[in-house]
Amino acid sequence: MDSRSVAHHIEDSDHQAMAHRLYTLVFPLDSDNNRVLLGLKKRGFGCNKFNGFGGKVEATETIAEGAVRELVEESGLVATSMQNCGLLLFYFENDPVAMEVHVYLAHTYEGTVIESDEMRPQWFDIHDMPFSQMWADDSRWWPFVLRGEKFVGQFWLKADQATITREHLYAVESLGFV
Ligand SMILES: Nc1[nH]c(=O)nc2c1ncn2[C@H]1C[C@H](O)[C@@H](COP(=O)(O)OP(=O)(O)OP(=O)(O)O)O1
Repeated sequence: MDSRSVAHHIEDSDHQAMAHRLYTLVFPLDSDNNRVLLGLKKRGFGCNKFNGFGGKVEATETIAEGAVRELVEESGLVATSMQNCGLLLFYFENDPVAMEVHVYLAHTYEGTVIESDEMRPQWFDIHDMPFSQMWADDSRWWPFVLRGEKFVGQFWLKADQATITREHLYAVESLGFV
Protein backbone atom coordinates (compact mmCIF):
# COMPACT_ATOMS: atom_id res chain seq x y z
CA MET A 1 0.00 0.00 0.00
CA ASP A 2 1.31 3.46 -0.94
CA SER A 3 1.72 5.36 2.34
CA ARG A 4 0.58 8.56 0.61
CA SER A 5 -2.82 7.06 -0.18
CA VAL A 6 -5.71 8.43 1.88
CA ALA A 7 -8.38 6.20 0.34
CA HIS A 8 -8.55 3.89 3.37
CA HIS A 9 -10.12 6.74 5.35
CA ILE A 10 -13.28 6.48 3.27
CA GLU A 11 -13.34 3.02 1.72
CA ASP A 12 -14.87 -0.22 2.92
CA SER A 13 -12.57 -3.17 3.52
CA ASP A 14 -13.12 -4.72 0.08
CA HIS A 15 -11.96 -1.56 -1.68
CA GLN A 16 -9.16 -0.99 0.82
CA ALA A 17 -7.79 -4.39 -0.21
CA MET A 18 -7.28 -3.16 -3.79
CA ALA A 19 -4.02 -1.66 -4.99
CA HIS A 20 -4.27 2.11 -5.48
CA ARG A 21 -2.40 4.17 -8.03
CA LEU A 22 -2.08 7.87 -7.20
CA TYR A 23 -2.79 10.65 -9.69
CA THR A 24 -3.14 14.42 -9.64
CA LEU A 25 -5.55 16.65 -11.50
CA VAL A 26 -5.06 20.45 -11.48
CA PHE A 27 -7.45 23.13 -12.73
CA PRO A 28 -5.88 26.60 -13.18
CA LEU A 29 -8.53 29.25 -12.49
CA ASP A 30 -8.77 32.78 -13.87
CA SER A 31 -11.19 34.11 -11.28
CA ASP A 32 -11.33 37.65 -12.73
CA ASN A 33 -12.85 36.25 -15.90
CA ASN A 34 -14.64 33.17 -14.49
CA ARG A 35 -12.46 30.90 -16.62
CA VAL A 36 -10.71 27.60 -16.12
CA LEU A 37 -7.89 26.17 -18.21
CA LEU A 38 -8.54 22.69 -19.57
CA GLY A 39 -6.41 20.63 -21.91
CA LEU A 40 -7.47 18.38 -24.74
CA LYS A 41 -5.58 15.14 -24.11
CA LYS A 42 -3.70 14.25 -27.28
CA ARG A 43 -2.56 10.73 -26.41
CA GLY A 44 -2.92 7.84 -23.98
CA PHE A 45 -5.50 7.46 -21.25
CA GLY A 46 -8.46 9.81 -21.80
CA CYS A 47 -7.32 10.71 -25.34
CA ASN A 48 -9.58 13.32 -27.02
CA LYS A 49 -11.15 14.34 -23.72
CA PHE A 50 -10.83 17.75 -22.09
CA ASN A 51 -9.57 17.60 -18.54
CA GLY A 52 -7.45 19.37 -15.98
CA PHE A 53 -3.69 18.75 -15.98
CA GLY A 54 -2.16 15.85 -14.12
CA GLY A 55 -0.81 12.37 -14.11
CA LYS A 56 0.77 9.68 -12.00
CA VAL A 57 2.49 10.70 -8.78
CA GLU A 58 6.12 9.52 -8.85
CA ALA A 59 7.60 7.48 -5.99
CA THR A 60 10.03 10.24 -5.01
CA GLU A 61 7.59 13.14 -4.63
CA THR A 62 4.66 14.24 -2.52
CA ILE A 63 1.22 14.41 -4.11
CA ALA A 64 1.34 18.23 -4.11
CA GLU A 65 4.79 18.18 -5.76
CA GLY A 66 3.43 15.81 -8.41
CA ALA A 67 0.54 18.19 -9.05
CA VAL A 68 2.89 21.15 -9.63
CA ARG A 69 5.21 19.06 -11.83
CA GLU A 70 2.46 17.68 -14.06
CA LEU A 71 0.89 21.13 -14.44
CA VAL A 72 4.08 22.69 -15.72
CA GLU A 73 4.92 19.70 -17.94
CA GLU A 74 1.52 19.71 -19.59
CA SER A 75 0.53 23.41 -19.65
CA GLY A 76 3.66 25.52 -19.06
CA LEU A 77 2.14 27.12 -15.94
CA VAL A 78 4.00 27.11 -12.61
CA ALA A 79 1.46 27.11 -9.77
CA THR A 80 2.22 29.56 -6.96
CA SER A 81 -0.85 28.73 -4.87
CA MET A 82 -2.92 25.59 -5.01
CA GLN A 83 -5.82 24.27 -2.99
CA ASN A 84 -6.68 20.61 -2.66
CA CYS A 85 -10.40 20.59 -3.44
CA GLY A 86 -11.35 16.98 -4.08
CA LEU A 87 -10.57 13.32 -3.84
CA LEU A 88 -11.82 10.99 -6.57
CA LEU A 89 -11.65 7.22 -6.55
CA PHE A 90 -12.29 5.28 -9.73
CA TYR A 91 -12.92 1.56 -9.84
CA PHE A 92 -12.96 0.16 -13.36
CA GLU A 93 -14.69 -3.11 -14.15
CA ASN A 94 -12.14 -5.95 -14.45
CA ASP A 95 -9.29 -3.74 -13.17
CA PRO A 96 -7.78 -4.70 -9.80
CA VAL A 97 -6.10 -1.30 -9.38
CA ALA A 98 -8.11 1.66 -8.11
CA MET A 99 -7.30 5.17 -9.40
CA GLU A 100 -6.93 7.68 -6.59
CA VAL A 101 -7.06 11.17 -8.05
CA HIS A 102 -6.18 14.23 -5.95
CA VAL A 103 -7.88 17.30 -7.41
CA TYR A 104 -6.44 20.81 -7.01
CA LEU A 105 -7.40 24.33 -7.98
CA ALA A 106 -4.50 26.60 -8.95
CA HIS A 107 -5.50 30.14 -7.98
CA THR A 108 -2.23 31.81 -8.94
CA TYR A 109 0.49 30.75 -11.34
CA GLU A 110 3.35 32.11 -13.39
CA GLY A 111 4.51 31.43 -16.91
CA THR A 112 2.86 31.20 -20.28
CA VAL A 113 0.35 28.63 -21.42
CA ILE A 114 1.91 26.32 -24.00
CA GLU A 115 0.70 23.32 -25.92
CA SER A 116 2.59 20.17 -24.94
CA ASP A 117 2.94 16.75 -26.57
CA GLU A 118 0.19 15.56 -24.26
CA MET A 119 -2.26 18.46 -23.94
CA ARG A 120 -3.76 21.26 -26.04
CA PRO A 121 -4.80 23.94 -23.51
CA GLN A 122 -7.96 26.01 -23.89
CA TRP A 123 -9.79 28.38 -21.52
CA PHE A 124 -13.47 27.72 -20.75
CA ASP A 125 -16.14 29.60 -18.84
CA ILE A 126 -16.52 27.84 -15.48
CA HIS A 127 -20.30 27.81 -16.04
CA ASP A 128 -20.07 26.44 -19.59
CA MET A 129 -17.84 23.39 -19.38
CA PRO A 130 -17.48 20.98 -22.34
CA PHE A 131 -18.92 18.09 -20.37
CA SER A 132 -19.86 16.09 -23.48
CA GLN A 133 -16.11 15.92 -24.23
CA MET A 134 -15.02 15.20 -20.65
CA TRP A 135 -15.03 12.17 -18.36
CA ALA A 136 -18.61 11.20 -17.44
CA ASP A 137 -18.02 11.91 -13.74
CA ASP A 138 -16.87 15.52 -14.27
CA SER A 139 -20.36 17.00 -14.63
CA ARG A 140 -21.28 15.35 -11.33
CA TRP A 141 -18.55 16.84 -9.17
CA TRP A 142 -17.78 20.17 -10.95
CA PRO A 143 -20.79 21.81 -9.17
CA PHE A 144 -18.96 21.23 -5.87
CA VAL A 145 -16.05 23.28 -7.24
CA LEU A 146 -18.45 26.06 -8.26
CA ARG A 147 -19.98 26.09 -4.77
CA GLY A 148 -16.54 26.19 -3.16
CA GLU A 149 -17.12 22.84 -1.45
CA LYS A 150 -14.50 20.17 -0.97
CA PHE A 151 -15.70 16.80 -2.13
CA VAL A 152 -15.08 13.07 -2.12
CA GLY A 153 -16.35 10.96 -4.99
CA GLN A 154 -16.24 7.23 -5.60
CA PHE A 155 -17.20 6.13 -9.10
CA TRP A 156 -17.52 2.62 -10.46
CA LEU A 157 -17.06 2.56 -14.24
CA LYS A 158 -17.57 -0.06 -16.89
CA ALA A 159 -14.59 -1.14 -18.98
CA ASP A 160 -15.88 1.21 -21.73
CA GLN A 161 -14.58 4.02 -19.43
CA ALA A 162 -17.83 5.91 -20.04
CA THR A 163 -20.64 4.22 -18.14
CA ILE A 164 -20.96 4.93 -14.43
CA THR A 165 -22.64 1.99 -12.73
CA ARG A 166 -22.51 3.34 -9.17
CA GLU A 167 -21.43 6.53 -7.47
CA HIS A 168 -21.00 7.96 -4.00
CA LEU A 169 -20.33 11.70 -4.00
CA TYR A 170 -20.49 14.07 -1.05
CA ALA A 171 -19.07 17.29 0.39
CA VAL A 172 -16.47 17.17 3.16
CA GLU A 173 -15.20 19.82 5.58
CA SER A 174 -11.59 18.82 5.05
CA LEU A 175 -9.45 16.54 2.93
CA GLY A 176 -6.82 16.34 5.68
CA PHE A 177 -8.09 12.99 7.02
CA VAL A 178 -6.25 13.38 10.32
N1 LIG B 1 -12.70 9.60 -14.57
C1 LIG B 1 -11.83 10.60 -14.56
N2 LIG B 1 -12.26 11.86 -14.42
C2 LIG B 1 -11.41 12.91 -14.41
O1 LIG B 1 -11.88 14.04 -14.30
N3 LIG B 1 -10.08 12.75 -14.52
C3 LIG B 1 -9.62 11.54 -14.64
C4 LIG B 1 -10.45 10.41 -14.65
N4 LIG B 1 -9.66 9.32 -14.78
C5 LIG B 1 -8.39 9.77 -14.85
N5 LIG B 1 -8.36 11.12 -14.75
C6 LIG B 1 -7.17 11.96 -14.80
C7 LIG B 1 -6.22 11.76 -13.67
C8 LIG B 1 -4.90 12.16 -14.32
O2 LIG B 1 -4.79 13.58 -14.27
C9 LIG B 1 -5.06 11.73 -15.76
C10 LIG B 1 -4.44 10.41 -16.11
O3 LIG B 1 -3.09 10.52 -16.01
P1 LIG B 1 -2.14 10.05 -17.21
O4 LIG B 1 -2.50 8.68 -17.64
O5 LIG B 1 -2.14 11.13 -18.23
O6 LIG B 1 -0.81 10.00 -16.40
P2 LIG B 1 0.63 10.34 -16.89
O7 LIG B 1 0.62 11.68 -17.56
O8 LIG B 1 1.53 10.18 -15.72
O9 LIG B 1 0.80 9.23 -17.90
P3 LIG B 1 2.05 8.91 -18.76
O10 LIG B 1 2.67 10.24 -19.10
O11 LIG B 1 1.47 8.19 -19.92
O12 LIG B 1 2.86 8.06 -17.83
O13 LIG B 1 -6.47 11.61 -15.98
